[in-house]
Amino acid sequence: TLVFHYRERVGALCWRMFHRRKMSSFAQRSLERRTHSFVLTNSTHGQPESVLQTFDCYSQTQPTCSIGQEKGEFLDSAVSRAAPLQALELGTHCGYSAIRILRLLPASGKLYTVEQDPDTADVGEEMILVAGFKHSQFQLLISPSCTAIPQLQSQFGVQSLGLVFMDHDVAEYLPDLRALEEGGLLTKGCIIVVNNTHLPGAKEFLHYIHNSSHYSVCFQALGMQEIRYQATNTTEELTVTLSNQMDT
Ligand SMILES: C[S@@+](CC[C@H](N)C(=O)[O-])C[C@H]1O[C@@H](n2cnc3c(N)ncnc32)[C@H](O)[C@@H]1O
Repeated sequence: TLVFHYRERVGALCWRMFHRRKMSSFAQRSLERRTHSFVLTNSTHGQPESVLQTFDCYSQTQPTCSIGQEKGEFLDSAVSRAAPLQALELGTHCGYSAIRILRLLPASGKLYTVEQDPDTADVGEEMILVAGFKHSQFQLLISPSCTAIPQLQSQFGVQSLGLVFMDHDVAEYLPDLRALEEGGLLTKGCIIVVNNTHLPGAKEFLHYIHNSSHYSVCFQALGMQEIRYQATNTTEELTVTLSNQMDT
């Protein structure tokens, strides 16, 4: 009887845990679907500003994961300064920040945006298309960032990034930055915008940035930081230094 009771209790516990996890992922999914249908119904399609305003209007009364208008303006100024031909976003979600970035890219610019959840990625992609952007202007990669970063080079031929926006899992910020460095994807002057740097999980990332001569923090506000990559000792710089030394 004791074994039977034990089994029953363990079984019930497992079922409760499974059910709770299923319900929370269902709630999250329906949150994205609700955002999707509100924006789809209330925005003027093909107009990025209208789509962004509709997102902002929705987030005044409903919970969303988008960075929103205030942080969005912080991101805007970084994108305008960087004017990147190739930009990377980690954490697409419903496409809000991707739309913000896309509307400020140079005419031949391209955004690579990464989302690990396939359902969320579907919503994000549709929102970006609704805002009027074409697949020639953006590439959505549906995979975890650690898989997507190596694919940028191997599958999409990306050589260098002018802008990186990190708004995914803070625990992945540092490993992903190291992967971008190791892949040689950060160009000198590349701007890295990072959200949620006030969270405890971002501590190691910030420690790395502050202790590396390759990075300088240009601006910080609202739990965001704009960081500039200033690689030193590249072959190009060494050549310039050596030729200067030979001249003197
Ligand atoms: C805060 S939301 C991004 C919001 C979006 N940048 C915006 O402002 O519209 C974070 C998103 O990152 C995704 N995510 C979390 N960790 C990830 C990872 N390691 N790789 C790819 N996507 C990830 C989540 O599924 C979620 O959709």
